[in-house]
Amino acid sequence: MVTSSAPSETPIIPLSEALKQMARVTVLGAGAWGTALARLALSNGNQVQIWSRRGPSDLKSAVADADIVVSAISMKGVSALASQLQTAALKTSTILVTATKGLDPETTRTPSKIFRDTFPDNPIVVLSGPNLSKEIEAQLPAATVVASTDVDAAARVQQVYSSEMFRIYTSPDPVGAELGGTLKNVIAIAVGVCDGLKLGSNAKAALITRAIPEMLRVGVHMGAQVETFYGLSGLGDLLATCDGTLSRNYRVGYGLAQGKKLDDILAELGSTAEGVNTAHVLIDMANRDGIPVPIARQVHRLLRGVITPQEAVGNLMERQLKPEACDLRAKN
Ligand SMILES: NC(=O)c1ccc[n+]([C@@H]2O[C@H](COP(=O)([O-])OP(=O)(O)OC[C@H]3O[C@@H](n4cnc5c(N)ncnc54)[C@H](OP(=O)(O)O)[C@@H]3O)[C@@H](O)[C@H]2O)c1
Ligand SMILES: O=P(O)(O)OC[C@H](O)CO
Repeated sequence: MVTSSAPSETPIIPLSEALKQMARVTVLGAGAWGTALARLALSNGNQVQIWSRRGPSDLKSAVADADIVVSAISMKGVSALASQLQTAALKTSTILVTATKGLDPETTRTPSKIFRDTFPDNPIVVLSGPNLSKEIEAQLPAATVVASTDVDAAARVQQVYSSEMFRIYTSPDPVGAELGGTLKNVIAIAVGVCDGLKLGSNAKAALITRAIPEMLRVGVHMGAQVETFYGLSGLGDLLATCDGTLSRNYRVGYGLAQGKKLDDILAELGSTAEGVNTAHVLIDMANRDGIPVPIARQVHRLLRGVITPQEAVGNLMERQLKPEACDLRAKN
């Protein structure tokens, strides 16, 4: 059954009623996630088309009649895509959903900020959560978050995408939702290294747990709400992505621990591992604004080939001793 958002006083919408509210959805990007998001919308009875820069349809006609446009391309293309969409004269009623997990290398903006700056009058919604596309494509149950300052837009996307296999929660914190999904990619690289070096369950638990205050510090700095990081788009995605080989970011770290070269690992993956770019952008921001990000800093140095995986572990273990309490304004 497809239901509306959660409060107990909110009535459940019967499936027959929900079917009357189907949407015209255009998904931008025909990669792993774009394809999965197109299938999910299609299987709910929506009218769906998928646009890719390599495909036959032009962007303007692909988005012309859309109620909802879902951007699911790699971070490196988001800024240019936003400009292209601007010339495509998107209707102001069209809801723009971003499902990309990354930071813009030029401006450090999140995708939702890029779309917000380019389309000030359109509703912008972030879709983010523990959503490994291979499991979604295998129709295994999953949950996610649609976050927006526009409550109605989030509820509309929730209604369009919710199914027996894809449970969707709304949130009022788009920046927090997308930062959870973005920052965990860097941590997944670190956890891949940890497993690749066979450092054990204690080390992995310590790494994932210590990642949380690090993600919180960046999130608070960028205007996110703390509690969002303890939900599906934060802790949930961190756990899913650090769990093993379905994550491409984890596989980057695992490969580095085996002594493989970064370029070779990325070539072998053949698809996007956003944590690599995110680590660079994050460290630029952390250096500029004085944000302590010890785990990301070691990942960044490892990706640049400045240190070995073993040195990264040593550098984290031998840091100055301190209390555990998470101070969001900590200096180290
Ligand atoms: N896969 C997942 O499990 C998953 C789940 C949640 C979120 N995400 C996020 O979704 C985003 C896409 O991931 P993915 O797994 O779909 O990656 P992918 O399989 O590597 O596909 C990337 C897509 O982005 C497109 N693209 C890349 N650069 C572009 C540009 N400059 N202009 C237009 N399109 C461009 C690619 O087009 P071409 O094919 O033409 O290169 C392709 O359609 C990432 O931010 C990822 O973190 C992924
Ligand atoms: O394969 P990854 O590491 O890009 O992770 C995919 C999704 O972000 C998991 O939610």
